[in-house]
Amino acid sequence: MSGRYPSFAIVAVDDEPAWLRSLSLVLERAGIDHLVPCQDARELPALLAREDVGLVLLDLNMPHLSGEEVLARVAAEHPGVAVIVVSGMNQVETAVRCVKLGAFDYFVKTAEEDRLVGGVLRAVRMLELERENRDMASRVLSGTVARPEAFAGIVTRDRAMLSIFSYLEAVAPSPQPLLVLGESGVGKELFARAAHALSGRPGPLVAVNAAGLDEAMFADTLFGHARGAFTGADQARRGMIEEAADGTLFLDEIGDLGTGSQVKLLRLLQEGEYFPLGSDRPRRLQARVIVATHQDLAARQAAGTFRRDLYYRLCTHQVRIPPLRERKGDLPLLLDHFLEETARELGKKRPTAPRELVALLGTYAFPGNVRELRAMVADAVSLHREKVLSMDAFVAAIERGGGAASPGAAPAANPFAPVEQLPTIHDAVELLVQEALSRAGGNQTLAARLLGITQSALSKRLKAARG
Ligand SMILES: Nc1ncnc2c1ncn2[C@@H]1O[C@H](COP(=O)(O)OP(=O)(O)OP(=O)(O)O)[C@@H](O)[C@H]1O
Repeated sequence: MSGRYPSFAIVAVDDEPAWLRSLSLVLERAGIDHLVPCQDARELPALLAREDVGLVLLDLNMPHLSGEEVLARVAAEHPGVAVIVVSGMNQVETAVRCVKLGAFDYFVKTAEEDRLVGGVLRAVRMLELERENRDMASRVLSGTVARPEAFAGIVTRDRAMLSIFSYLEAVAPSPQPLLVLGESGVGKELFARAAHALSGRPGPLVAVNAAGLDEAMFADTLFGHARGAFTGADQARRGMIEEAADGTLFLDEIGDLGTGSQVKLLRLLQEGEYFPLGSDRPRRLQARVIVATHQDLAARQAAGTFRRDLYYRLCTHQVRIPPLRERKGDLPLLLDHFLEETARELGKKRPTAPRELVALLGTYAFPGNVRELRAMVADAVSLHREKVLSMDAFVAAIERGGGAASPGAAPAANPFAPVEQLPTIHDAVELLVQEALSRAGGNQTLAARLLGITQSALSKRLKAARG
């Protein structure tokens, strides 16, 4: 990746070199440095054929060719290229005619620069979204991930997770922030690292946990300070933003930011600039920002505890990592992965998991998600002596986890539908209990969980059946 923004070229067609130079400077200040000047409109067709152009900024009064002619031709021959007319003429009829010919927007040269920059940024954003959509649709349709190695650390075969891989690949090169949502322990940091790896940015990923940072610490951590900025600041300190130059700044637990820090972050994202404490020389934000939170940001902004403008700034690209209880199909893979990993770390032989262990885990809601599963496995493997792993550590951990049992999902189809002669209720219950006990390998705690009843209820039932 060249690192220029946007990833596509913006061609500015104007016969006045001074105007082209000043436009280039104004846009550069707004972070746009992929501008191709074109002083002769007759060269535009060749440029459009040669380069990946997304946007044309077009003057109307030029020698050789009229701007309106050029506009009509670009609209007809390159429907994917947006055209913004930047003209010296402040005439409503001309503007209306241009929009009818297919112009995306119309600006008067002498009017405020900010409006033109805003219009260009809007068009860039729209074009980026169009490209992302196209890219994503083709990836999802082909069901492929072009660079699976970026996701090597994420163990899953879940469809929702795999479609997040496709989405992340599509948005990874974007300079806009990425918001990663999901409960604690679902693997948000792993996704942030994958997005960084896919971004092609040569710099590092620098992670900052925002939880517990008050406003002053937040500013000092991110922006750094100049020597003598405050009592005790006898050395200048580089902020994490600078450490992450040309790479990614990963801000975790963003939902915990106080209002003052929220304002600071918003300003940083809006202006792309910041001041180290005690310094009056602005620095440019040269890192891509990825933020994560386990909190429901949409609800928090609706409740007024998270700034709405910051929320909208952050949520252009967002992913929600599903909790483990919504992807129980991943349990066998993750169990295998963590057994292998922990055994290696402890220098032990990898234990065999009892067959009914996955069924037991499937009855649990995992409020701590993958992190909780990982800890359970680590505990069980460190206690483990025999060849087959004992279920006791898991049963105890699940009980400690608040018995957040979630009985197995109801069968999709009625299992009695194909049966001609129905069993009596008594026989059906008896059969169900026997089946649960057999699936649980005789473990009553697990069998009770599979049946959605307490262990004492199951034990009473078994005693009654025997007596
Ligand atoms: N799909 C997965 N495959 C392998 N390991 C995983 C997976 N998901 C999570 N983990 C592991 O689980 C632990 C928790 O993951 P991570 O720190 O990324 O979660 P998080 O969502 O960022 O949590 P928090 O909100 O508490 O910061 C890490 O050790 C991580 O390596």
